[in-house]
Amino acid sequence: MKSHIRLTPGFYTAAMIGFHRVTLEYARTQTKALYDINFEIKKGEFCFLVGHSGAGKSSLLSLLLKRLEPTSGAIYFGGENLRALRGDRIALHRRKIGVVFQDHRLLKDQTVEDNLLFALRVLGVPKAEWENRVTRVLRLVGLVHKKRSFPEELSVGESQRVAIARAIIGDPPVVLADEPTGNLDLTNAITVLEILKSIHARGATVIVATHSRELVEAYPQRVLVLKAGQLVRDDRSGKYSLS
Ligand SMILES: Nc1ncnc2c1ncn2[C@@H]1O[C@H](COP(=O)(O)OP(=O)(O)OP(=O)(O)O)[C@@H](O)[C@H]1O
Repeated sequence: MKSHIRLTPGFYTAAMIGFHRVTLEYARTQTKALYDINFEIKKGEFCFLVGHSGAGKSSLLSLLLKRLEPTSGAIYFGGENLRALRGDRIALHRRKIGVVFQDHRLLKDQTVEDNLLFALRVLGVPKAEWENRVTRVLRLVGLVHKKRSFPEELSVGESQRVAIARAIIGDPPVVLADEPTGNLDLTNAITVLEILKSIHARGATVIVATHSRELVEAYPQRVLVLKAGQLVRDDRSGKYSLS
């Protein structure tokens, strides 16, 4: 008998994320940013996304967050086609993803603790859990003692660690980091990497877009290489190479 069940890519492989023939063209400028991108990332995988400036890394992450729609192709997240998500379901989707940017984007007029509480409020986490969650994430990034500091009283590295704490305070199954160490020296970059490693060790799926060879070499994991909008390598030996 013919089956009418249509399985999504990744159904059998426990893929958390799937790109299937994805292309992206920015309509206004007619810039083709991504061409025929295909890959899957399994639940709990750690993956670097590398490529020259303009290769399409940030565009790919924006597609995953459904800030952009692909021009063609399909993006799957936890087995769901993102194209089908509407209204509240888009917000729910975004709550499953913790995002860390190059610039920490903390609220300047609020303390570290208030920045974290703001995130918990937005996520709708019950108040009874707030204190525990704040302490837990600040411990993870080693900044419990900076709870009452304002962002301008922190070093760049510390600010980035608070941004990571904020990204994971809702226990998202997926963490995306776009150039998380771009503004940091190597020592601070490695500290940030160690935090991302511990988030990975706790079971999260982590994608890190980076230009940093040092970062990739310090934690040899799967490396996806974008070149002028094309996925030219999918290296599971953790080698950094841009071609
Ligand atoms: N909003 C936009 N409108 C039009 N074109 C865009 C837009 N954002 C990015 N692009 C173009 O899309 C291509 C991919 O850009 P993207 O920012 O994804 O690259 P990237 O790999 O993240 O680069 P970088 O490492 O410099 O951040 C580039 O040609 C860029 O100029």
